Amino acid sequence: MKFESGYIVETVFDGSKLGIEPYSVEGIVFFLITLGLELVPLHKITLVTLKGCWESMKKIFQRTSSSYTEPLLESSSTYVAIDPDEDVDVQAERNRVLSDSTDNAIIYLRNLWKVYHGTKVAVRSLTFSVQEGECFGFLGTNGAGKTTTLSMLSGEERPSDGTAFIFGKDISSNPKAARRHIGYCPQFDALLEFLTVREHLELYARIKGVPDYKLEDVVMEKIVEFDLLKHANKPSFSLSGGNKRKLSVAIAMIGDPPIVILDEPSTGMDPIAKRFMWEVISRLSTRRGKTAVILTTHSMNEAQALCTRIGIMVGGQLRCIGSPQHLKTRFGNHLELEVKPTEVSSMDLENLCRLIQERLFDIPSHPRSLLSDLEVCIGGTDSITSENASVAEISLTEDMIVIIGQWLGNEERIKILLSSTDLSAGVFGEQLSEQLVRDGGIPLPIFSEWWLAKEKFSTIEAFIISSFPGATCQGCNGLSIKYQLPYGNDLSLADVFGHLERNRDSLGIAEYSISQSTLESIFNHFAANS
Ligand SMILES: Nc1ncnc2c1ncn2[C@@H]1O[C@H](COP(=O)(O)OP(=O)(O)OP(=O)(O)O)[C@@H](O)[C@H]1O
Repeated sequence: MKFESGYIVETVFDGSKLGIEPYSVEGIVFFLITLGLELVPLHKITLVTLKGCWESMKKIFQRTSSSYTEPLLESSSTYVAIDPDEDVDVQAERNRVLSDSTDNAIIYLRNLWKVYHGTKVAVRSLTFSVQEGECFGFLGTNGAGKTTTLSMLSGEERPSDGTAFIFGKDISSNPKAARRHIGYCPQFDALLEFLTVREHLELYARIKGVPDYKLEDVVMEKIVEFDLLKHANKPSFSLSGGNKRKLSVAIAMIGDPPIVILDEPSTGMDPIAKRFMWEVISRLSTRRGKTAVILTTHSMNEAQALCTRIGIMVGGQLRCIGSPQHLKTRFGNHLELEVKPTEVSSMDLENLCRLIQERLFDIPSHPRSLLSDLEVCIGGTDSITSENASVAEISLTEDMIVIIGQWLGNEERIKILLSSTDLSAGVFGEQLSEQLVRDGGIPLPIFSEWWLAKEKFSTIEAFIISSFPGATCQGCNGLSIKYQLPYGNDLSLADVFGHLERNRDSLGIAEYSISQSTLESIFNHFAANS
């Protein structure tokens, strides 16, 4: 390289003597500097960051020079024995996988661990297998370790201990061979913003080795399959969140890999797009019957609709495993009962409004504050009598509502309405208390309708609690109320149906449904006990 400043200075480096073109050396040096600046902005370069870079480079060199099969434990004391209280199904799956008696399985995870920074255990001795044609629902609470596990399977992360096999190829010792069989849709769309939908699919089809003569057909097939024809030539930054997700799943499926890993594929999709995506996934696993799908989702409906087997992770550990029906039968120790009472009749409503109105106008017996409230509500009490005040015009303040509660013999119900923290207040109750705070009053007919509806719910509740000991209220939406009933030897489904049918008319029940525990309540059970 020559350097001139008035004089011609000697050549500092003459690479041509070594057979290296000077410009190529310059190119490499500037490329490395650019890369470094891209990764670490100038203002962040300090002695500490330079030391960090050096340490990382040393680690990379050490890793590449050592065999992949070497144990990767930073400290073997981190990897303690598995949980002695492990669930029996999880244990049976572990024994089956470790004893190599897993027929047709194309993915095996064996004692897979991931520990970040030597202390943060993200995945703990995970062992399970997935078969051909199976859609495995990999569920779990936030931070349970699902994404970390999938990242290890797809080769993005290295296991800290244990390993997984994909078509017999070890992901630790032979990551490339293992990865060849996988289509992976990550949790966050990894799209290039200025490439179009079509260009993305072409790019990934080429990366996956689709031959040139098939390229166009393969790309078009995915565009049509995912209903992306209208958006085929749009750059990815201009796509909606749902369409970006569709493109990410389409990329994972391009080239028809035998294993498809989908990390929350339907996040951000509207219900129609979601159904559409379910169809595609279901066709892939159950109908084509050859592809193994691992699916993570926070939607229990999605898991119920698509998965043939489900594993629930909590705190890096698998807490249960089995078909949705098996999990419901094993962990669903209750029935879900939803009851909808008949509507409040207009005659009952009219009668109650009139009763309250008459008592309100029985002025001499009211305390002073209530009188002034009434004046505010209906514009002065002197000229208005109970006969000429319109029911709809009367707006009840908080104090009036408290007194009406006393008249009607249920102060507790009013307390719940005013605090609106109780589940049994329901959505309607919450709306009323919001209206009270916002407008300073509730119209008499609305209050009366709420009161009568609550009467109906109370009658039903008293009946349920006395008929099914241990029943618990799960919430009320104003139209219906849900209960969990303990389910066991002394209470069968037939008993519950029989009892409700016999008392249905006298209780004023319009509709009711009884079902086994939902997947959601089972998931909540594991999440709550984490
Ligand atoms: N690079 C990292 N460094 C340190 N800790 C990490 C790293 N990545 C993940 N973790 C931690 O590992 C645990 C598992 O995270 P992971 O993302 O796998 O959970 P998840 O089950 O996929 O959660 P979510 O449902 O929220 O996506 C979390 O406690 C997380 O904070």
